[in-house]
Amino acid sequence: MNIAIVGATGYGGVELLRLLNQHYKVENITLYSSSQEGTAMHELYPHLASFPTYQLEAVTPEKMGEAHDVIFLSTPPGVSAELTVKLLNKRAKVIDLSGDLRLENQSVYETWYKRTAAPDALRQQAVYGLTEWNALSIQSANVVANPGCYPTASLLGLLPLANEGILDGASVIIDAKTGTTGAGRSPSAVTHFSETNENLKAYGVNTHKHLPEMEEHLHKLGGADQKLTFTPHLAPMARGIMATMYVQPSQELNRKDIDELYQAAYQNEPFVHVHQDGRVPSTKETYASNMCMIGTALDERTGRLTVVSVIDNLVKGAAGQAIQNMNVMFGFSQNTGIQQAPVFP
Ligand SMILES: NC(=O)C1=CN([C@@H]2O[C@H](COP(=O)(O)OP(=O)(O)OC[C@H]3O[C@@H](n4cnc5c(N)ncnc54)[C@H](OP(=O)(O)O)[C@@H]3O)[C@@H](O)[C@H]2O)C=CC1
Ligand SMILES: CC(=O)N[C@@H](CCC(=O)OP(=O)(O)O)C(=O)O
Repeated sequence: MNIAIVGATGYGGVELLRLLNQHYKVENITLYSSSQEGTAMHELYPHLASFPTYQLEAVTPEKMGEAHDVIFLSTPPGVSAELTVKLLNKRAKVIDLSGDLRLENQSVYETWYKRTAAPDALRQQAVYGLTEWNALSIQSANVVANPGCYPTASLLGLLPLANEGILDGASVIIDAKTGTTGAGRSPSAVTHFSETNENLKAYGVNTHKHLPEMEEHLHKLGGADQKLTFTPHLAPMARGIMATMYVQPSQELNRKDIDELYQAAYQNEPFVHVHQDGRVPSTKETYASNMCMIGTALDERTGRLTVVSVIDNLVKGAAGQAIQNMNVMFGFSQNTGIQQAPVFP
């Protein structure tokens, strides 16, 4: 396969390169940059010095797409929509890692992203790439909207409950933490070492752009009509997301039913593991891998269920899930090229 990565100089792009470089179906990878044309990747990322030399090429949508099978857009919101419009109707399938194509409704997008939405027809054509819950539609998609990192962890944790009607009338709070790579490679005061190290910071409380994405796809994929409370936090670590979800159901739950429904949802999924022994996972259980690990705890005193879901934001939350979607779109087994064990410790 011939692959293009646009935005290759960013964290999502370099993670795509790491994984695609050892995907046995991939023959050729071309890297595109809007600011570093002619530069070799290892000049920007010295850890790649002993890998094949990848030279960055200029982003020229008019010349791209016919020689490629897949174009990954690892570009900021706004840029992705503009590029996708130009790449439509070419031979290549597009997998977009940004949030541009994840929301169906124009005004919802514009309210939360504070920018003009992609054309309606494009947003409606894009298939939401939460692989475990949407594989049938992904199979025949030409454009995939890869999910956000927080929505990936949260939806994988909540959808088994939604699907059984357990979220109907329930109250759901998502309390999530992320590593600093979630903010990309551009230097910023938010992720400055001095301000992140030894610090834990809540941000985007009730205003984060992933809130409408989670509500929309909890509804579309799980049938739940839920208004969520969501508080993300920046944690002093490079990779990882932990979504801790508090569910106060309107009905009484029992431990055995909860175990059975999570087991039924994920027993055939290569990238979701549910702890069955009451343990809840930590982010290191998924570090540098495409795994999502889930654990649940039922509090018999309050009737509340706590669901803890962890992923690596750059892998299952971005590049890894994008490749999992490519595998589904091309009829490869889901784990082709992305089955590495997590790095531990
Ligand atoms: N980091 C994460 O954990 C996750 C990120 N995402 C999404 O993935 C996308 C990439 O994120 P990430 O890699 O972290 O961000 P980075 O900021 O690290 O990289 C984004 C890249 O986009 C490229 N870019 C910027 N402007 C343009 C332009 N006008 N035309 C073409 N390319 C441009 C830049 O490369 P160059 O200057 O070389 O063109 C830059 O390196 C974003 O949409 C992000 O929201 C999604 C899930 C998780
Ligand atoms: C730490 C940090 O800033 N994290 C980012 C993660 C979002 C992301 O990267 O996902 P999208 O593709 O939806 O933009 C944030 O909270 O916006």
